[in-house]
Amino acid sequence: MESEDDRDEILLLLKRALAKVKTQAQLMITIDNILKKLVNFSQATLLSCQEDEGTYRIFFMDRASGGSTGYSSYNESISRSYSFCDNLSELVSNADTARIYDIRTFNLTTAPQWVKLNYASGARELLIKNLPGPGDSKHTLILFADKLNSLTDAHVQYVEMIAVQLGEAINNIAVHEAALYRERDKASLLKFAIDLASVRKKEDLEAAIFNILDQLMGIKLSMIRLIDDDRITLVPYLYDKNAVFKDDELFKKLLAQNITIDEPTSARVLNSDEPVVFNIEAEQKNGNSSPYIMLWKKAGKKQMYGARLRIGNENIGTLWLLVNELNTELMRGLCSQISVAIFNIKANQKLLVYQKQLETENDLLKEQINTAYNFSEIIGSGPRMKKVYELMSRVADSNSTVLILGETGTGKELIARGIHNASPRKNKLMIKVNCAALPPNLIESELFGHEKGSFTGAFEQRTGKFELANNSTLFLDEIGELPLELQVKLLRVLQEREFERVGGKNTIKVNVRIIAATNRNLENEVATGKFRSDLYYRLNVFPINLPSLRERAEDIPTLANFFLNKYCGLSGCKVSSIAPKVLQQLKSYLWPGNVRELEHIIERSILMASGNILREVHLPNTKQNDTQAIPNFNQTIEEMERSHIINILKQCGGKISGTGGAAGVLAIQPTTLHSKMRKLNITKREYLNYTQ
Ligand SMILES: Nc1ncnc2c1ncn2[C@@H]1O[C@H](COP(=O)(O)OP(=O)(O)OP(=O)(O)O)[C@@H](O)[C@H]1O
Repeated sequence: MESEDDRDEILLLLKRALAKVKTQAQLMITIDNILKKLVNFSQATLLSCQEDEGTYRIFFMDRASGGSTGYSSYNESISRSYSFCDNLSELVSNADTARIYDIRTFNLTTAPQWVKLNYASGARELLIKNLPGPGDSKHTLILFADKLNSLTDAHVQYVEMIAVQLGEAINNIAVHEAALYRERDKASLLKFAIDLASVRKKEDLEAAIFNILDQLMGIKLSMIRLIDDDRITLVPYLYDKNAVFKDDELFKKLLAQNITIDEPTSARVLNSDEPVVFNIEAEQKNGNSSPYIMLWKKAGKKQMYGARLRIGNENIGTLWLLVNELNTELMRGLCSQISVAIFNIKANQKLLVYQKQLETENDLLKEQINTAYNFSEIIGSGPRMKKVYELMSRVADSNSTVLILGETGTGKELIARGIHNASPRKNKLMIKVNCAALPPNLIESELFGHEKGSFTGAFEQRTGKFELANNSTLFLDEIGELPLELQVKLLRVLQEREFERVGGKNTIKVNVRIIAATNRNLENEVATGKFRSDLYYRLNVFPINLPSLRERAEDIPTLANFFLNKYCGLSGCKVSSIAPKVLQQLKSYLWPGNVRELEHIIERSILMASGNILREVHLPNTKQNDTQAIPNFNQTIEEMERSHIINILKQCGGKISGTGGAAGVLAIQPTTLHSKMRKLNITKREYLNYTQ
């Protein structure tokens, strides 16, 4: 070493350089480049000691000086936390004044890994000095030399002379790093906010959490739970699918469980204005036996952060993060952004449901507009229809369930719409379900709706007709076709006015007026076990029997003229009246298809007509006295079976067996047919007469 002046100059240079240090790397370079000119060491190590915890970390180990940095275990040995072993704690506690030691002061077999590495790379002597500085953590400088007696009292003095500046440099590094972290957190939070602003779906939120929180900020989401509509249950919403404990049985169990807002650990978070830090060991010591504490312990974490998610003044859920250290301010920022994102996702989901509902209502409205003529007029002024009108006006104002009975085409839907339009619910759309038009497995979802994923093909949530008909009327057409298993569910809605969507847990309450219709004889259906008697009684509160057209033949001319005007108006034809002979013909026809059939026949006949009087109608080629084709509600099952067999026998020209025989058509054995004919007393005259 040169002259004293030189040394003073180096010391001054060193102090100035240390005053400018902002990073660990700069500190290492300064020590390596300048301190080495004063002290004869080969490698510098700086320990960061947490005395109260009895642990320390390696703040840095001078890579520039080579030595142990070449060893493969170097990285591992400097990144972990160590407990003080006997010798080192003694050395550190005596190092407020710089001291020199032989490296063998350490018991090298039990010494920490990094000391062993230094020994292996040639270190034989060390100088140790605790650096002054603020805060709980203390820093200790250790300079290693390759030969014994290389370090001298002069070196001890130099180290003493720069200890304060070294301590300040370390403090400056900490301040600088904290500022950098703050900047980084701010930038990440901003990026997170930008990403979250466009979040519309849960998957987007999941991606933003993964990309920013996890990748950029090193914060692992453990779980987000949301408070359910019942305001009590905390339902799992999002969790880290790659979490260390993802396969843990306890985690799977917890995931499957809905807990309530009173669960103590969650309640603490929900009731706290500030994010809550759970020190796992302390929690256990204090007797917190929550399964979550056990899970976090299993995950090897010392701390867990919980914070409530909130919109305005309302708690909406809890957020749980696994992170080594987290600034509360940052956590608050994350929580409010995640809360807003969840609010947006939910609002978006609601919008989609409303949109779907509007689309459905729009379709129904269009359908209603297309048949708008139905509402304006119900034709028929005979006594049978007058009775119907009287019943309609009696029941319209109430909320009573109405059961409309009548053959096909008698106008059951028209009457249902008439009741709805005369009721206080008329400003809302009447919703119709045709129970015969859908396969049994879809009717349930049609009536009650379903949750997304509740069955194969349920790609999105669907609102059922019961919900759509809330505060309106639900017209259940062809109720007699409803499968038995759904009859039970319908009964429950009729009794309790509440139901659940398919695959859903929430009970939905509705205010729906029911009008049901059927062309079946429900009493017979009940007797044969095809229709539940309890449902029948629920529906049969206010029955309206619609007369068949043949029972009100007096209305046929008015109806015929009504349809003539309607279709002539539509097609622009010139026919303006119907010949009396035709009206007579129409009156004596039996109309198995009732008004619908009459409507179709008039429509067809107008197209074929010439001149302005309708002189001919094309009625189906059946004999007018053939009553077999018309269902008769007063028939017993036996009578119906008898008429059916006679009809088939007529169609088969009386042939019983062989090709084209009645037994083949009825899919029974000829012997069975013979015995049935005997039992039902069917004579040849009845079916052979017809064909002659
Ligand atoms: N009294 C009536 N006045 C005018 N049109 C009628 C009348 N009754 C029925 N119609 C017409 O007949 C057609 C069939 O009526 P609707 O669909 O209401 O019968 P329905 O009894 O419900 O039939 P289904 O049992 O086959 O469902 C419709 O076009 C309807 O407008």
